[in-house]
Amino acid sequence: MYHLLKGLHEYLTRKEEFSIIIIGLDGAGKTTLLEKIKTLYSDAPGLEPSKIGPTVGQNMGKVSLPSTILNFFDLGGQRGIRSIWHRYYDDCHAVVYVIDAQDRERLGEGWEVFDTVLSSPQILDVPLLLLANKQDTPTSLSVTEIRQDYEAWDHHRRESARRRHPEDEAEEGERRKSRIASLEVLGVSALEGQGVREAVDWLFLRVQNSRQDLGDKATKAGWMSG
Ligand SMILES: Nc1nc2c(ncn2[C@@H]2O[C@H](COP(=O)(O)OP(=O)(O)OP(=O)(O)O)[C@@H](O)[C@H]2O)c(=O)[nH]1
Ligand SMILES: [Mg+2]
Repeated sequence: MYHLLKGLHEYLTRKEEFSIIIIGLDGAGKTTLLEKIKTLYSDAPGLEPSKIGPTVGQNMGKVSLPSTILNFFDLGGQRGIRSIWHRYYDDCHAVVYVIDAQDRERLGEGWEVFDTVLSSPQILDVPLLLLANKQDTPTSLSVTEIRQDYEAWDHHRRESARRRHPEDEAEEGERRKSRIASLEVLGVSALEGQGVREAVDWLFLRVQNSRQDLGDKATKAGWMSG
């Protein structure tokens, strides 16, 4: 009887778990963000920024909310390490792409990498959040400027692609356009914590909603086939 009740209690109080990957160029501030999330959401504070070095592989952080557990995977952003990102795509429920809003010289490189993420078929339907990090610095681009910079970069990219392959233009244009139109961009300072709770709130809501969408789809599919 005890085991039955214990099992029932565990079943009723179990939390749903979601995996969220944090990617972006090296130096964008991904690990600083993960450690800040740990500090804000758990009893054990995250690492001090001065103790954080470049990530070789992955770091993990668990955020336990009242009904949900969010498992964050911060992946190394150096060129040679980016090739492991796709191994996490199949099992993730949301993607956070961090851009260094202060480093104008590397914005183009950041958008090129972002473009491959945005176009990856495995995560085409997964919520995607773009974080314009380092908002605490006086020279960082604002959220509006970051969005404009990305749109200008993307426009330029489409123009050159159209010149090279005019036949592909229509179909690819529509898919990309809707992904970009629904893209959420938030400003944060991983170092000081500004905007970090808003980002976690957004992720929490979106993973819940997309799980519901999938549930609705499954119910509909079952109903239709039944
Ligand atoms: N001013 C400021 N500096 C930041 C912020 N976030 C990160 N940094 C600094 O940016 C540098 C790189 O931060 P990391 O968190 O190691 O960057 P990363 O994206 O994890 O880099 P890789 O592990 O190499 O992929 C460090 O010197 C951080 O202190 C921020 O919000 N504001
Ligand atoms: Mg790192």
